[in-house]
Amino acid sequence: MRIPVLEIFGPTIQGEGAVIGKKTVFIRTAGCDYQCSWCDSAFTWDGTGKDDIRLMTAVEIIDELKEIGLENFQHVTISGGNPALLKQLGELVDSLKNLQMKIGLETQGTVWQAWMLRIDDLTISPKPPSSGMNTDFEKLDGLVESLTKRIGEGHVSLKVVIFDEGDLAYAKRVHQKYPTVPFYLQVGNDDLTVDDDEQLSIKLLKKLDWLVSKVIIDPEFNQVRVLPQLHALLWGNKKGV
Ligand SMILES: C[S@@+](CC[C@H](N)C(=O)[O-])C[C@H]1O[C@@H](n2cnc3c(N)ncnc32)[C@H](O)[C@@H]1O
Ligand SMILES: Nc1nc2[nH]cc(C(=O)O)c2c(=O)[nH]1
Ligand code: SF4
Ligand SMILES: [Mg+2]
Repeated sequence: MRIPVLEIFGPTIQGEGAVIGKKTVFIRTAGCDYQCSWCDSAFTWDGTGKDDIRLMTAVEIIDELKEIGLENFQHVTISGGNPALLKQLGELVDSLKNLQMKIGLETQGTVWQAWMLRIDDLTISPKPPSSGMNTDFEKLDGLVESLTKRIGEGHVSLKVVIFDEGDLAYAKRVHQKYPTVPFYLQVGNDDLTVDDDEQLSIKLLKKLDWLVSKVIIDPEFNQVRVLPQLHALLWGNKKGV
């Protein structure tokens, strides 16, 4: 089965979550089972990117990584869309492992795949109320349960994007439900079209300041980490970075 690929880009740095700052190459798949109101990658599912989708084999993807130069990176991040929709990613994961690559995955936690057990840095990002999506906690429970051993080994984290107080209350609930999973709060970017990078950075830093101020007064958040999207601070809304 081929893999619907929208972007292969990098090396860049992972701008989010548990391995923020890590040099990595991104593979972005097409298709999502959600439609978040503030999705910064809506072209993966809203039809605007459909002409750019390439149906690739794992071998073709690896060939493209070879063109980038395998000596230039040791980490690959698979994102989307929701890559967890694609059972056939197992073959790509195995090929990357054979090349000694570490592998990251970005998913919202709605779908389980057995190949997730072979991911080194797995980010589960359940969606807060501001997204307009509803979390199926039964599915999320199942996914976290299936990954229990990986959590103990430090390969799994939770990351919730925050826009408002309602999102914070949701994040608290998720954190309390899965207290052993490393937990990240991420600043939400609601200015997805602005092309003035400096203006965006200032705005996002103010939101980071607000989020930090909420976390430091709340004992329920003693164990969380608060982060911005580093790539948004550096490069704004630019695609493919
Ligand atoms: C584009 S999504 C793709 C992976 C998967 N569908 C998911 O949502 O986890 C990658 C990450 O970007 C986050 N994200 C999407 N739009 C965002 C925004 N406007 N501001 C901050 N983070 C955002 C998501 O929550 C997710 O953690
Ligand atoms: N630099 C960079 N870091 C990221 N972390 C998660 C991303 C994503 O869109 O999944 C992303 C992205 O698009 N770029
Ligand atoms: S789950 Fe991820 S890719 Fe899908 S709409 Fe939400 S943020 Fe976008
Ligand atoms: Mg992104």
